Amino acid sequence: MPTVQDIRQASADTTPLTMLTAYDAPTAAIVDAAGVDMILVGDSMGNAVLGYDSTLPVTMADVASHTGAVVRATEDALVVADMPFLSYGADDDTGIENAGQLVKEAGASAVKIESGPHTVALTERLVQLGIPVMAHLGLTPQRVNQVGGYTRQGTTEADAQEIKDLARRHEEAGAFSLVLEHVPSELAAEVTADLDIPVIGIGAGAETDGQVLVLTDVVGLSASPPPFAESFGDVRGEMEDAVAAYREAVEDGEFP
Ligand SMILES: Nc1nc(=O)c2c([nH]1)NC[C@@H]1CN(c3ccc(C(=O)N[C@@H](CCC(=O)O)C(=O)O)cc3)CN21
Ligand SMILES: CC(C)C(=O)C(=O)O
Ligand SMILES: [Mg+2]
Repeated sequence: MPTVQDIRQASADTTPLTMLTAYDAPTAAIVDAAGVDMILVGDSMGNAVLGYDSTLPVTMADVASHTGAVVRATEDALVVADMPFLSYGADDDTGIENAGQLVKEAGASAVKIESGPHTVALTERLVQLGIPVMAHLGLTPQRVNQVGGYTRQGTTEADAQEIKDLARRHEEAGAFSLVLEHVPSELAAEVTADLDIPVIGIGAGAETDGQVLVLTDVVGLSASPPPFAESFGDVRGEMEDAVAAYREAVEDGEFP
């Protein structure tokens, strides 16, 4: 049963940390039983299960409801709830209230926040209050309209330096770990070497302290997974076969 302090220590270990998303009880139970260290109730639920084409429409009510389902089905993994677009950042009191809802009411053990210069103080206050924070730099999908797409980040010297500075500032603010998304592996390796807290990569190469991916991408259920994702199964094919077999069995009079 890893705590945030166990995760914090793990950057010294040689075995990489594992994190996967889950959004509901049956899939959380599968991820938990497989021994994955952390479950992220990602705002990627917008794309992955709610039918939106981005994470922007995802609400606090969505994340709270799905976090409750995941927490109820999880025995061992650390459950981290992803704070949705505009639930934090405009003013810190609202961010604290919303993070509090995910921990106090939905039962998450920590929150993840898409980070920037505007989240350093919020991260520090949340940690002081007892809400562990996972920071998130590199590609931050909630800023898709500002960035102009889901392109790789940190590819210029100036952008790479900004990511390194912000990573350090969030470690100093008390974040227990950092997700680094869709950046060059050299930059991810430098940030990983620079920080004491574990860096969890997604599309960031092999030299981080751990890896995270979206569950529907990993099991082969997503319609259009990002280029850096890898599918380790064919759940879509399995479900198509099962549903077709059911329809045929009923139509042919073989079931019930
Ligand atoms: N199913 C799923 N998996 C994810 O990993 C994921 C989500 N959904 N939703 C939220 C974000 C969005 N992510 C994405 C989505 C697309 C690209 C992608 O296609 N990148 C291409 C093209 C970029 C562009 O021009 O817009 C690339 O080559 O970098 C990358 C990350 C990662 N996250
Ligand atoms: C891809 C991970 C890091 C995420 O933020 C999400 O699933 O929402
Ligand atoms: Mg997210």
